Amino acid sequence: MGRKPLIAGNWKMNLNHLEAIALVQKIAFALPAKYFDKVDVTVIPPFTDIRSVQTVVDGDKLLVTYGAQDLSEHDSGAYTGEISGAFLAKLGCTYVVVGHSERRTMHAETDEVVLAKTKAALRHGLTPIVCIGEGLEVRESGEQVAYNVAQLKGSLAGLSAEEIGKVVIAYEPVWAIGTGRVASAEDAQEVCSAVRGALGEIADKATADSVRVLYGGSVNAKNVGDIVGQTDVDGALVGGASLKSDEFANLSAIAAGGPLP
Ligand SMILES: O=C[C@H](O)COP(=O)(O)O
Repeated sequence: MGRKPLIAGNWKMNLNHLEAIALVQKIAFALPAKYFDKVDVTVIPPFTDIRSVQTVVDGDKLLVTYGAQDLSEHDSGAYTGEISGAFLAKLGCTYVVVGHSERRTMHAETDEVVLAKTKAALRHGLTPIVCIGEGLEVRESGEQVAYNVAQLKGSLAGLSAEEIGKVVIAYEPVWAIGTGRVASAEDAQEVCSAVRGALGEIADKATADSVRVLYGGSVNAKNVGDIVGQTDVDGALVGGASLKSDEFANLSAIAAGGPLP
């Protein structure tokens, strides 16, 4: 199938622009160029860091890409505090996270909002990383597959197969985020495989086979190997461990096939 793994470091609301420059430089220094043939590595800093990250990446010709944690569903106008996908594209962003569970819960983002933001990202040539994931109650009821498939379908409703081919999906069980309680590799595979099956229904099999489906939730250098070793898991959306340069570089290397020496 030839899906290249993607390791995305979501910094959340951490690091000012000076700290961001230092972290990107350390990651790039720790991860030799040869690994980038086998893994895509991206950092997702706060909006206020993006211009600084761009300057370092461009100036030092780094192979790390970067993106944003959110965008507006609108392109411009009277939307105080919002950030347009057009601005992110102009800053050289490759990815934008859409519908992270922290935004779904703390900012009441519904599947409709996530869909509108996904469309906005695609309009501006950004790759949306569309997040889905069940809470603990759903997991304990055993309904996680149905829940995630429904959230996926709601968040991508009406998109063409061509558009679906341009997204990345991140399965992030809410109970595993920032808790140190990682899903088992089998749990990750179960939902990621169901996601791929659903993509096949709403687009087509070739598209579904090409879309990268990531796992997120307490990923670190110790557990990433098992997780990305699963057939339908094509990388990870990493929170806490992405703030540590050596750990993030090492887990990226492991996703590329083996740890750093
Ligand atoms: O976007 C990243 C996820 O929310 C995972 O965060 P975490 O690795 O700190 O659990």
